[in-house]
Amino acid sequence: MTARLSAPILTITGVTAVHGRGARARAVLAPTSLDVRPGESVAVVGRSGAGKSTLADITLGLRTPSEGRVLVGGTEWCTPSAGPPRGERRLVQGVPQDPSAAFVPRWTLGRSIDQAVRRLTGERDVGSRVRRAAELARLDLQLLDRRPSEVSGGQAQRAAIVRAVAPGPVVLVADEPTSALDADTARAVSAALLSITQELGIALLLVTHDPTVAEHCTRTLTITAP
Ligand SMILES: Nc1ncnc2c1ncn2[C@@H]1O[C@H](COP(=O)(O)OP(=O)(O)OP(=O)(O)O)[C@@H](O)[C@H]1O
Repeated sequence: MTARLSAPILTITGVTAVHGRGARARAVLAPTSLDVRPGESVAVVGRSGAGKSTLADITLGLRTPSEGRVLVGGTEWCTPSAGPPRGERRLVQGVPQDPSAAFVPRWTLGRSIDQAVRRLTGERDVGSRVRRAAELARLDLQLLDRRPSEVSGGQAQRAAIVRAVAPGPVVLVADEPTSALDADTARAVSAALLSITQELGIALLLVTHDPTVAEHCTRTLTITAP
């Protein structure tokens, strides 16, 4: 079955966002709708301040929309009155712009990843999840014994991908994950995200300013400021 024929794994319907209240309220995300099917990657593009990160945060369940709703796997994920269902956060995972945001500076990468994956899955032994995710992200397992300051930017970003993939999400949200990397490393890291998305049959929202990265996604969603 092709991706086009299967049911959407992520559905965003009429989502908007407003910052501030009362007289200071300001629309920061125009009504946005999107269906993403298993294996599909959507490049989210648009001018600075258009609302791309706001959409990423809503999809991650970090903030609720002002209107509309988000479904994950056909089940309500967030609405103006409710965030993600308890115990389901592993279903949508993020890859941040700055990978150091994903790790405790004085811990090894492996310790941060294990702890996050245990918390999200409720499992005690997460070794096989982490090894499989490292294989998918093409991260040498030995690097997991290092601290974030002891690896390159590209290696840290691959470790952040391991952290995001190991819990078993059905949606990945990557907000400018390659903007701090040189061109070759950026290409390799975005290629890893795209191949993982296809191989696992999950959905990817990839916020990017890089037209080359956007070109390699299944499609593009252009966000325009409200
Ligand atoms: N905490 C906040 N309080 C008030 N306004 C905010 C806040 N965070 C973001 N905004 C505003 O919301 C709008 C959308 O911001 P957002 O970060 O989603 O844009 P973006 O498209 O991701 O921009 P960029 O490409 O520069 O990262 C902007 O006008 C921004 O100034």
